[in-house]
This record gives sequence, structure tokens and C-alpha cells, in this order.
Amino acid sequence: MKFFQVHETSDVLRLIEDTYKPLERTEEVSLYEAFDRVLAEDVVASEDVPGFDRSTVDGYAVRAQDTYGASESMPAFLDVSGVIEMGKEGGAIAPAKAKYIPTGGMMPSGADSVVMVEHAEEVGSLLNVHKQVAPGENVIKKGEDIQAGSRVLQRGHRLQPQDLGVLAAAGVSRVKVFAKPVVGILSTGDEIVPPETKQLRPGEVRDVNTITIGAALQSMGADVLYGGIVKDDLQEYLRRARELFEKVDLLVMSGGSSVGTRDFSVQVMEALGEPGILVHGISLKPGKPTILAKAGHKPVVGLPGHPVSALIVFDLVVRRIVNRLYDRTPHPFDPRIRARLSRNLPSAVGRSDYVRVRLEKRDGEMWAIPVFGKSGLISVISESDGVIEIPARKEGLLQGEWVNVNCFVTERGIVSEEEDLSGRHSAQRGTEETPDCC
Ligand SMILES: Nc1nc2c(c(=O)[nH]1)N[C@H]1C(S)=C(S)[C@@H](COP(=O)(O)OP(=O)(O)OC[C@H]3O[C@@H](n4cnc5c(N)ncnc54)[C@H](O)[C@@H]3O)O[C@H]1N2
Ligand code: MOO
Repeated sequence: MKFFQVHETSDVLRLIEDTYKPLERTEEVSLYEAFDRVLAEDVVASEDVPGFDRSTVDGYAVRAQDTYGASESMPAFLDVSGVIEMGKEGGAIAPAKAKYIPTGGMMPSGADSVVMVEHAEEVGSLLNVHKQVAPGENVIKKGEDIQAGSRVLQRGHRLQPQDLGVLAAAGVSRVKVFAKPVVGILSTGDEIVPPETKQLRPGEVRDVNTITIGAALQSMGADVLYGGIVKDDLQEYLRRARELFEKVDLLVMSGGSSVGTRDFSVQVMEALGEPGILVHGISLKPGKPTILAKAGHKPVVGLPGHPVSALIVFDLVVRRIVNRLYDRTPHPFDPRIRARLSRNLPSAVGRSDYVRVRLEKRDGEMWAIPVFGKSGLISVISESDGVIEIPARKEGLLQGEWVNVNCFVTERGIVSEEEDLSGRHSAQRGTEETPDCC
């Protein structure tokens, strides 16, 4: 009789960290290609930003002490000794003098502050200053933004638009980043046909996992190699898996991970190389028939065929492996959304349960509403905003309890206070959770 020797989820996550090593393959790219790439080394600023003292307003560059006591009724009188042009030297001013300066203009030496145009009036060559300024007022000092020699970004950081702005300002035009992990996906099953198939024959289903897992990998910045669909034929499966395996850093296979007579994934993964299978079966629901292997130094993952299970296991396992290969430091903050659970959720102790939820705002509070349905139903995940975990040690969660929701789509933009999240979903399906199969 075939059976799974299930592993605790926490053990599997530890195994991922211990077993799979960062690729450490690097390349140099320009800032135009660097968005979302992971830095392979610290970036140190070679110069000050800004490189000179700048005005933050349109006004007059002055010595603050020449304006002391100035008010509407008792202006200070200074001589206007010129105009500073953008992108040009600021020159110098003598005591009791002022120079017109635009926002961002270079401060003249001798001046330490800027009187805004609203608080000054030119009368001939005389400037009437109606408001005193303090030293440093309306000025950004040289190096105030970034100091030469300081570390501006750290190895492992995933470069976002604002980071690229910092690099551009500091004159760093090329950066050393980790090469993107190349990930191969192979779908298996006699019944699986390409999504483009117009007319399904009885028993056939379109390949969902190649599309969902491919997109999820792309969202992580991986390079995806689509291996297509392979039939339940051991020799053919092995040949196609080997072919793809040679070209990738991580091979993901969907389907055939269970213990049926045509579930060949274990044999194929074993045949790809030593040490072979590390895990077959994880104590979680859905997603129990997950396989983890290592062939040479490369990770190989067998995802359960059910589309919802495949995506949930992707988030839990594959995402971690890709981050590990990419040498990406974890978020310094918890990116999950806190919400209150709308109903009791029972669960079996000793197994981590992952329940799809949609988010809904009620009286100013975020609520997580479980979306039930079997793990073969892809629409279930599309109707959900994320997943909550019922940890293995718990018998369930209680209505009203605060939970962390791991959102599926983190980059759909900021949801405004007014936006009614529930409006995006169709009616909640009636089907209750899958039988206790996994
Ligand atoms: N005797 C047992 N049978 C099963 C168990 C078990 O513990 N004992 N576990 C069940 C669970 S849980 C899952 S999940 C599935 C996983 O099985 P496989 O990974 O071997 O997947 P398949 O049998 O190939 O497919 C399952 C299901 O998903 C559909 N599928 C597969 N690939 C795709 C794809 N790329 N796109 C869309 N749909 C796909 C496939 O047609 C099947 O309906 O095993 C249970 N059985
Ligand atoms: O992975 Mo299975 O979906 O646990 O039903």
C-alpha cells in the first residue's frame, strides 16, 4: 500500500533554508533595467547629494543676521546684487546684500538662508524684507540628502522606483544585481491540454497551473521557462523533465504528485539526480501531496495538481525557494493585513490549514470572510483576497478573532478607506470545504 510520510510545515520551511543555497550569480545592469532586481552588493555613495547648498524656494539668498527684527511694519533693507540662474554657479554675496534665487538654485557663498518672494519686495535696487529668516531656513545643505561615503542601499534589497531615484541622484548608473533565477514549469496529466484548446474532448481540462504558477513566478522577478504539458508516460516525462532541468535553476512540476498509479513525479524527481526526494507529503491542507527534491545543487518541486492547492503551495514553498535562490532578505515588516474572522473555523490539530478568505470592510473594521470550495475549483481563489493559516497546534479559530491575511496580490495598489472591497467579488459560493482528504 502506498502512503505519505507527511512532514510538519515548520520542518519543511527550515529544510528549505538549510538545503537550498543562494545562486550568487551576478550581473551588472543599468538603472533602466534595474527595477525589481536584487542588489548583490551594498551601494556606497561616492559623492554628496545635493552636491551644493540649494534653495528650496523662490526668493532671495541672504545672510540671516541681516534680516533680524524685520517685520511687515519695519522691513529690513538690503541691496539686490544680482540674479542666480538655475544650473549655474551661485557666486557670492557681501553683507547686507541679497541675490534673487530660484527653487533649486545654488546658494551663493556668504548667504545662509533664503527669504521667500512673498516676504520681500524689490523697490528699484533695494529689497524690502518683511519677515526675518533663521540661518539655514529654506536651504538644503550639501550632503544633507546623502553623504559621500555612506551606504545608501544594502545587498539583498529589491530595487524599487524610489531606490533607483536615490541611485540616479548619487550618480550610480550601473548596479551589480543577482541574476534572475530561471525557473522551469512542466505540467503533467493525460487529461491536461493547452489553454488555447478550443473544443475540449470528454475528460480533458485546460492547463491552469502553467499559467498561474508562471505568473506568480514572474511577479517574483524570475525568468520562466515553460516546458508545456507532458502525458502520463514515465519515459516521456523523464525525457522532458531532464531536458528542462538542464536549463533551469529550479524545476517546478505540477500534477502527478499523489500516490495514484499514474503519479510519476516522485520517480522522475528521483531520477534527476542525487540526493533525490527530501519530502513527499506535508502536513497541510490543501497541499498535502507536495514533493521537494534536490538534484545536484538544484531544487525540484512537485506541486499538487489541484489548481488551488498548487497556488497555495507555491506561496508557502516555491516562493521561499525562489527568495532563497535570489538571496533576498525578508521584509523588515509584516506585509500581511490584519482582519477579524467572520466565523468559527474548526481544524485538526497537527495539520496546518490554509483557508481562502475575502476581505470586507464593516463599520470601519476589516473582516476576513472564508471562501469555501474544493481545491479543484480555481474560481475559489479568484474570489479570494488571500489566505489565513490555522497553525498545526490549534484546534481552529474563533469568530471575531484577529487573523493575519496573506494577500494573493500585493501590488494591486492602495485600497482607499472608501473603497468597498466586497464590490469586487461575485456572490459567495455555497459549497463547503473539501472532505478531509488531505
Ligand atoms: N488516495 C489518495 N488520493 C489522493 C490524495 C491522497 O492523499 N490519497 N490526495 C489528493 C489531493 S489532496 C490532491 S491535491 C491530489 C493531487 O494529486 P496530483 O498532484 O497527483 O495531481 P493529479 O492527480 O495530476 O491532479 C489532481 C487534479 O488536478 C487537476 N490538474 C492537474 N494538473 C492540472 C493543471 N495543470 N491545470 C488544471 N488542473 C490540473 C487534475 O485534472 C486532477 O483533477 O490528489 C488527491 N488524491
Ligand atoms: O492538495 Mo489537496 O488539494 O490537499 O486537496
